[in-house]
Amino acid sequence: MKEIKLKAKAKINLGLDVLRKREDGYHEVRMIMQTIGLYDRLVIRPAADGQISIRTNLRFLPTGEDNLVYRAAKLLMDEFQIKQGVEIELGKYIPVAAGMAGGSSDAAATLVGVNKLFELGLDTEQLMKRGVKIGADVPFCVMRGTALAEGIGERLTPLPPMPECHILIAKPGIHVSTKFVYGNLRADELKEHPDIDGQIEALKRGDLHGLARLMGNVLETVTIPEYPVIRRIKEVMKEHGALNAMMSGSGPTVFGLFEDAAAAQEAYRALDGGGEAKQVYLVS
Ligand SMILES: C[C@](O)(CO)[C@H](O)COP(=O)(O)OP(=O)(O)OC[C@H]1O[C@@H](n2ccc(N)nc2=O)[C@H](O)[C@@H]1O
Ligand SMILES: Nc1ncnc2c1ncn2[C@@H]1O[C@H](COP(=O)(O)OP(=O)(O)OP(=O)(O)O)[C@@H](O)[C@H]1O
Repeated sequence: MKEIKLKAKAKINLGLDVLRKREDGYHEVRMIMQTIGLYDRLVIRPAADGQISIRTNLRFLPTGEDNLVYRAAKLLMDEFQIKQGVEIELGKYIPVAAGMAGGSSDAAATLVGVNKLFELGLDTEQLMKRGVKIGADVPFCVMRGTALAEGIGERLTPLPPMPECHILIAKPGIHVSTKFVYGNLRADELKEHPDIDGQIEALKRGDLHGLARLMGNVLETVTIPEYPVIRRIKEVMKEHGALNAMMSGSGPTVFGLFEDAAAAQEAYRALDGGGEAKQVYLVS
């Protein structure tokens, strides 16, 4: 039987600025997005029963309409009136509700996989257009790589790849709702804005230090006061030689950039099992 296997990769935001709140409640952003080597695995097969069924290794995840994978499959199957069903195995390894676009990336992989399985003939851009109906991060998760994201995050411009480095990821044992964070942001009272244009210039020069120095995320103003553990994890990473460390997306995951592999390993050991961070990964 035909089956499609996919990797759904996580993202970090190297820079995240919010310009204003729109009338519909969404926020206009300017962000530098980066795909990282941490991923979920999906296997998609046709099913005879006409249903969309999802199985996953994480027991607490919904497997019906509340799973973004379900919504992505349904979107294409409704549009193309596919009478056959699909069976999707979701191997979840990206931390959930972490600011790493785990659900969005699963949805993006599902769009790609269903398009392939049923030979719908949609190109990347057409998949990205459909993706934004599921979530603001989904178009980037279809595109992947390094990109400037504008609009609500769906207007994407590819950027030169980030210079090779070691990325330490640490998520404290708390879940943060993206809606809560944006809902409590005072976009018009922000005192500092990250230099996104400076980061773009650093990427063009292949300048890892310059890129790291300009890292900034305005959503930290909401999430860190609520969860001070985020600041402590950032400090541990910097004490262990991170060029810089910051919260990704709406949090609570913190990432640190390291040039030196040994320093990254040491920071990993300091955080893993240290009590503050519950899930720690070292990727590139
Ligand atoms: C924080 C980031 O992950 C950074 O990449 C994204 O901006 C959020 O992307 P996402 O999780 O795919 O967002 P969605 O699922 O579309 O929206 C979740 C909630 O976040 C808020 N939201 C999201 C994106 C945006 N540009 N402005 C917003 O205000 C909205 O209240 C929305 O109800
Ligand atoms: N496939 C999925 N994987 C993870 N969570 C999912 C999925 N589908 C639906 N959800 C629900 O969405 C919520 C947020 O999940 P997700 O892990 O995508 O957040 P996130 O990493 O903060 O995303 P973002 O960075 O895009 O804001 C969870 O509480 C979960 O119940």
